[in-house]
This record gives sequence, structure tokens and C-alpha cells, in this order.
Amino acid sequence: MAELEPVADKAVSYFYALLFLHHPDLRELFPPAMDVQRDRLFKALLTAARHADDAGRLTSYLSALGRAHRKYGTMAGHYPAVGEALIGALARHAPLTWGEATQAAWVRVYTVISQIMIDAAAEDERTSPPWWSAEIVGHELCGPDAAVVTLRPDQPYPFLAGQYAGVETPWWPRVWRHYSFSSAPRPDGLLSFHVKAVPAGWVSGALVHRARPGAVLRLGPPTGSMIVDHSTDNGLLCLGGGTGIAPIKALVEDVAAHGVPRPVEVFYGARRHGEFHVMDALRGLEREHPWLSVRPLVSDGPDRALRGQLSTVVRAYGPWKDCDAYLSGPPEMIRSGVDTLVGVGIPSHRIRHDSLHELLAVT
Ligand SMILES: NC(=O)C1=CN([C@@H]2O[C@H](COP(=O)(O)OP(=O)(O)OC[C@H]3O[C@@H](n4cnc5c(N)ncnc54)[C@H](O)[C@@H]3O)[C@@H](O)[C@H]2O)C=CC1
Repeated sequence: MAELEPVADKAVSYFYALLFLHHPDLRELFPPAMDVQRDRLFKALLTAARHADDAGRLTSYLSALGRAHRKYGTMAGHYPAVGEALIGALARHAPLTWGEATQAAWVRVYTVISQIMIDAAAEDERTSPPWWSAEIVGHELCGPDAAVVTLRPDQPYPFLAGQYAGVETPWWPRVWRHYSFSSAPRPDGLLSFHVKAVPAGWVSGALVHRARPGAVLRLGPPTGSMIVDHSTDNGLLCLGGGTGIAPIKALVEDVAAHGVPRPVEVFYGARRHGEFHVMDALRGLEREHPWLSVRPLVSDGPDRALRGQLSTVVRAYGPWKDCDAYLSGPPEMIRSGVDTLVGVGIPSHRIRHDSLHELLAVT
């Protein structure tokens, strides 16, 4: 991997060239533009390699990946073709380390990787569809570039507050992006996402500016482990930046629904005062539940609310060391937030956030 990393782009391009040359029928499973896809493949390989000696984590990572691939139309029979192209690309782009033994090791590793993914997909097939169709039943603009999109899935969609899902729109077929649910599961079965249109973001732009009630999206299975641990009554420290507040609001609703009061402190960062899109909902929850406290933080420009970057401000409060911590927002906020929280004494196994690799592909 060390030899490949500096030439990852070339190796991944070569991998797809080999794959589509020998199996042109597989091209239609992939999006028209391959930029994000290319990045994802290498990140997935890196993650698998990093956990190679930790069978538990490797299996749970690859099983989730195998289940998630069902929505792309991936079949067990596709894996050998991918394996051949992968070995071909590695052999060409890691000439210094490549040899008979390395090749044998990679064949062995790829066989294990693909078998775990195939088995998880087969197991999942017994209980879940590969994707859910979901009709847009509500579309509310909040500001010039953000919207709350409410969906009615065509069949029950079991998920937990704090999770996210892949979303495909009719406007960009085969382009999937991840969004966190902005509410805990509701009795009426509706789901909602809080989406911000980011520059050059195909899916987010379409969801904010083109989507209207009546349009039908596809949803992948619920994913993510940023969920409330109901086995303890530890307090919760939640940091939400921008639209990253969506799953935090869902977590608060989950604590409220569970009915066991425990302190929940939410720090909600936005660049400007007008960008606190879910503040009304959080203030409503705060009025109902004395265990909840929400602090807005404006990071840019003059304002009367608390100012500054989330992680810096959090340090000024506390103590937090006995809390379970949840972070959701821009990857940089998560990185610096984790450092801060570890610094104030919260053990890292009690700090939860979504995978930064997945977040970086949220456009
Ligand atoms: N599950 C998750 O973790 C979710 C993450 N997101 C991510 O959240 C981001 C939301 O984008 P916007 O609304 O445009 O947010 P933004 O870029 O406007 O930032 C919102 C706030 O986050 C904090 N922040 C930003 N950069 C920071 C840094 N370097 N260090 C410390 N704090 C920082 C500041 O308080 C800022 O006001 C996207 O990157 C999206 O991918 C969105 C939804 C769910």
C-alpha cells in the first residue's frame, strides 16, 4: 500500500480501464463520472488493509460494504472480474514489491474480502430489499441553498436515530450520496434529510433546487454507528456543525422518546445567525425537556450569540469526561473536535462520529 499510495490515482484509473475493457457489461453499474467512485475504491482498500489484523473490525466493515453494494446491482458473479482487474492494476503500479508471494497474498486477501461481502449481501437479501423507493412528500427551503426533504418510503424502513443512508435521485442515475436522517424514527414512517447544496454537488444541488413533492428517490440501507447507547445513563455532549446538526437533532429526539432523562448538551455551530436552520425545533425540544440545553455558536462575523469554532468553545465548559460524545459536521470540525474531546478526558471509545471517508463523499 505504501508503494501504491503516491500513484493511487493512476492505479485506480488503470484498474477501471482493465475492468471495463474485459467486462464492458459492468460499466452500466457505475456512475457516468467516475471521480468520487475512484476515490472510494482506494479508500475502501486502504481501510481493509489497515484493519487486516483486526478480524472483528474488518468483518463488520466489509459486511456493511457488501450489504451496501446490493443497491448498485452488484452480484456474487461480479467479484472475480473485479479481483482480476485489481491484481492487474496492483502488479503494474507496485513493481518494486510485486512478486509471486505478494500476488499470492493479494489473491488470498481478495478472496477473503469478497467472500465476506458476498456472504453479508446474501444474508441481507433474506430480510431487506436492495434499496427502498421513497416519494418526496415535503420540500421546504431554508435559506437560498438548503432544504429539508421529507420522504415516504414504499415499505417500512427500519433505522436508528443518528444513522445515514445512500440516496440516488432520478436526475443523476447511479450517483449515490450519503445523508443523515434529521429525525428519529416517526410513528407515521416518514423520513427527512437536511440538505445543503454544495458547489459542484450534483446530488445536493438537485435535492435542494430541482426536487419537488411527487419525485421518487432511491434509498440504500441505513448505515452508521453514531447511535445512542441506551445501556447507560451517561450525559450526552453533542457537537453539530452546519447541516451536521441533523443527526444530532435525531439523537435528542431518540433520548426524549426513550423516556429516561439524562443530561444532553448540544453545541450548534453555524457560520452566520441566519443559518441555524433547525434552531426552532431544538428550542421546542428544550422547552419540553429540562435535561436538554442547546447553545448556538456563530463562527464567522459579528454576532451576539456565542462566537468561535465549536471545539474551542466546548473546552470552556464542562467537565465532560463522564459524557458520551457525538460529533457531526464538516470533516475538519470532527477531526479537531475529537482532539479536543480526548484532550478534556473523554475516552475515545465514547466519542462517536461517522466515517470521515464517507463524509468526504457527501456532495
Ligand atoms: N453525520 C455527519 O457527520 C454529517 C456531516 N455533515 C457534513 O457537515 C458539513 C456541513 O456543511 P455546512 O453546513 O456548509 O457547514 P459549515 O462549513 O458552514 O460549518 C458549520 C460550522 O461547523 C464548525 N466548523 C466548520 N469548520 C470547522 C473547523 N475547521 N474546525 C472547527 N469547527 C468547524 C463551525 O462552527 C461552523 O460554523 C458538510 O461537510 C457535511 O458533509 C452533514 C450532515 C451529517
